[in-house]
Amino acid sequence: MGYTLCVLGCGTMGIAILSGVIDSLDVHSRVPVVLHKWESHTPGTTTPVGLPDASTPTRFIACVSRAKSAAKLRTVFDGLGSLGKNTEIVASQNVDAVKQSDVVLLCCKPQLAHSILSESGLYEALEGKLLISILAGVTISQLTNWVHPRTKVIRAMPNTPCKIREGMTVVSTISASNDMEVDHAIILKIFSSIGRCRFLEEKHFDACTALSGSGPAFACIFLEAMADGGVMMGLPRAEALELAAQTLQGAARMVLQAGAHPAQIKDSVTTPGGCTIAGLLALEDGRVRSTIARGIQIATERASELGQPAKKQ
Ligand SMILES: NC(=O)C1=CN([C@@H]2O[C@H](COP(=O)(O)OP(=O)(O)OC[C@H]3O[C@@H](n4cnc5c(N)ncnc54)[C@H](OP(=O)(O)O)[C@@H]3O)[C@@H](O)[C@H]2O)C=CC1
Ligand SMILES: O=C(O)[C@@H]1CCC=N1
Repeated sequence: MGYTLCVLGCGTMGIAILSGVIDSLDVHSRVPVVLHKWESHTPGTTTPVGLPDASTPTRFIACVSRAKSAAKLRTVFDGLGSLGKNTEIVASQNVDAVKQSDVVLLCCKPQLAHSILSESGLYEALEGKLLISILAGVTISQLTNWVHPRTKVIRAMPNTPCKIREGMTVVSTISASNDMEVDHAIILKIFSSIGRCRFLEEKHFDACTALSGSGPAFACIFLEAMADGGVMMGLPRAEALELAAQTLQGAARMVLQAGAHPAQIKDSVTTPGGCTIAGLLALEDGRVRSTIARGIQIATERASELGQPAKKQ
C-alpha cells in the first residue's frame, strides 16, 4: 500500500514538510521507539512495524526548477538517508513527476502558481488527484479554476517547525467528494505526523497565514529580544538564547498541554512589588501587546493580497 507524494516547488517549506514526514516514517520503524520526554514510555518497548496503509505516503518526488536547487536538495535528503531509497529529486520535470504521483503538495511562490499549473500536460496529469496548496493568499476557487474539474483541491497553511515535527497546520476543504473520507485520512496522516493539524473554514486562512504561518518569525523576534536583554545584563549569548527559547517553549506548553490561560501564567509569576511587574509595566509602556497584535493584522492584510495579480509584490 502507501502512495506517492509529489512536492511541486520544494524550497523552504517543501523541505520542512518532506523532511518532517520522512522523519516520522523513520521514527515509526525505529526500534526501540524514541519518544519526547513528556510522553509515556516503558523502556525497552518497541513500536510494531506494520505495512503502510492507503493514507501513508511511501514514495516522494521533490520538484524544483533549477539544477542548482536540485543539487542542494540531494544533499539535504541524502543527509536524511532517504535519497534514492524513497525520495527522488527532479528539476524542470513537473508533468512527469505529477503523472507518477497520487497526491501533489503545491509549495511554490503564490505568484508562480498559475504559470506552473498551466504548463502543458499538467492539467491532464492532475486529473482525479488530490492537490494540496500551501500558498499564502491563493484561494481554493482560484486554484480550482486552473486545474482539471476532477482534481480535488484543498488548502493547507503549515509553518516551518514542521521540519522538527512541531508544526501547526490549518487545513480547509471546500466540499465533500466521493473520496473525501480517504482524503481526510491522507491530509491528517501528512500534517499530524509533523505537528498539530486543525480544520478551519477558508475565510480564516489569511489570519492563520499571519498567525501561525508567519508566526515563527514573530516569535523569534521576541525570543531574540529577550536574549538581547540578558546579554545587556551580562549573560553569555549562548546561555541567554537557551534561557529565552526554553522559557518560551515552557510557557507555550503550559498553555497547550496544561490548558492554562496566558493571563493565569502571567499572574502566577508576578509577585506583588516584585521584578516581574516592573518588567511588565516597562513592556506595556512600549505598547508591546498592540504592537504584536497589529503585526498580525497587517500580515493578514498582506496575505490576502499575495494571490492577486501583481501590484507591488
Ligand atoms: N516560508 C514559510 O515559512 C511559509 C511559506 N508558505 C507558502 O509556501 C510557499 C513556498 O514558500 P517557500 O518555501 O518559503 O518558498 P521557496 O522560494 O523557498 O521555495 C519555492 C520553490 O519553488 C520552486 N520552483 C520555482 N519555480 C518552479 C517551477 N516552475 N517548477 C517547480 N518548482 C519551482 C523553487 O525552485 P528553484 O529554486 O529551482 O526555483 C523553490 O524550490 C509560498 O507560497 C508561501 O506562501 C506557507 C507557510 C509558511
Ligand atoms: O511571508 C510569507 O509570505 C510566507 C507565508 C507565511 C510565511 N511565509
